[in-house]
Amino acid sequence: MSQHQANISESITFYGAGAMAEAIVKGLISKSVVQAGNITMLNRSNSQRLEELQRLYGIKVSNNADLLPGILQNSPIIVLAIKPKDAAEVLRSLGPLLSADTLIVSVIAGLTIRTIQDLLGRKQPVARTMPNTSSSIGLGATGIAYSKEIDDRQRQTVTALFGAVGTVTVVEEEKLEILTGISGSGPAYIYYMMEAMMAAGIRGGLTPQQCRELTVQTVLGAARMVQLTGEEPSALRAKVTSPNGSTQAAIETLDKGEFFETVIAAVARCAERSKEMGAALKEGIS
Ligand SMILES: NC(=O)C1=CN([C@@H]2O[C@H](COP(=O)(O)OP(=O)(O)OC[C@H]3O[C@@H](n4cnc5c(N)ncnc54)[C@H](O)[C@@H]3O)[C@@H](O)[C@H]2O)C=CC1
Ligand SMILES: O=C(O)[C@@H]1CCC=N1
Repeated sequence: MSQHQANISESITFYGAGAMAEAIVKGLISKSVVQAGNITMLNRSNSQRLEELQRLYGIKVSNNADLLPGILQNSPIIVLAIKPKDAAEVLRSLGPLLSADTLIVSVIAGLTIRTIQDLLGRKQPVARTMPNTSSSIGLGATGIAYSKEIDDRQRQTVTALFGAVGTVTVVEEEKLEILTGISGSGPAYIYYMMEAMMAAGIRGGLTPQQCRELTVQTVLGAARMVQLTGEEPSALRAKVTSPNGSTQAAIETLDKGEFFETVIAAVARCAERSKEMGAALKEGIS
């Protein structure tokens, strides 16, 4: 795991201008890793969304189908940030526009390097990544697998790109699904837990503002405790849990709901669903 800070001078085109693309762009610009003028964001039709992104970040935008080929042909780095269902159409039209060394960076869940190259119709250098939305505040956790066509300079660029907005973990491609189950989708599980804690507090008579403040600080403090003390979460949990006390009673209630195994099952199902999405895209090729 590593955190890098470097400047990237090449221009980058984000194909897809949704939540994940914005999270990365926001992080890159706030850390001054890429100049706003070197970033172009594309979407299919939503001009209002593009205007908003341009206003917020000072980047270039386009949804003009006539200009698209020129933009893509001149972009040394293209980040694919569209939904899996739109990927096949986009990649088929993208293939003929690429140079041999255009770097393709995909954030699309489930879509394998092989399927990307098959859809492009060429053995392009590909970095398959799985970031998360916390990249927008520089606290992302990104998993990366590289195609064998990638050279060292391109690896460094991808590491710098995601290292600027959080940690980077390079894994074999087959591990990206389980990684998605932990860090790609993981923020949603934590938010869900926070929703439940806040709802409980409100039911118990605290104000929404108090619940929010207490819950945020508790989650932040717990994560920082694991990070800063280096202790195992189980050891830290033991320090909160007095014998026969209130925490023990709470944990026993969670265990009645099979909390631990349910989280493991959720992560496994997430990984499985990523594979299903990838398989559906692969089937669409023939
Ligand atoms: N949201 C998240 O937490 C994460 C998402 N991802 C991946 O990121 C990708 C994007 O997800 P979100 O940003 O959440 O989706 P989103 O729905 O917010 O954004 C998708 C974007 O793609 C654009 N688009 C769709 N078809 C297009 C086309 N033919 N030409 C140009 N633009 C097109 C849409 O206009 C939209 O701007 C997905 O593949 C997802 O698997 C990966 C990690 C985390
Ligand atoms: O839910 C999804 O499919 C994407 C992938 C990881 C986070 N969001």
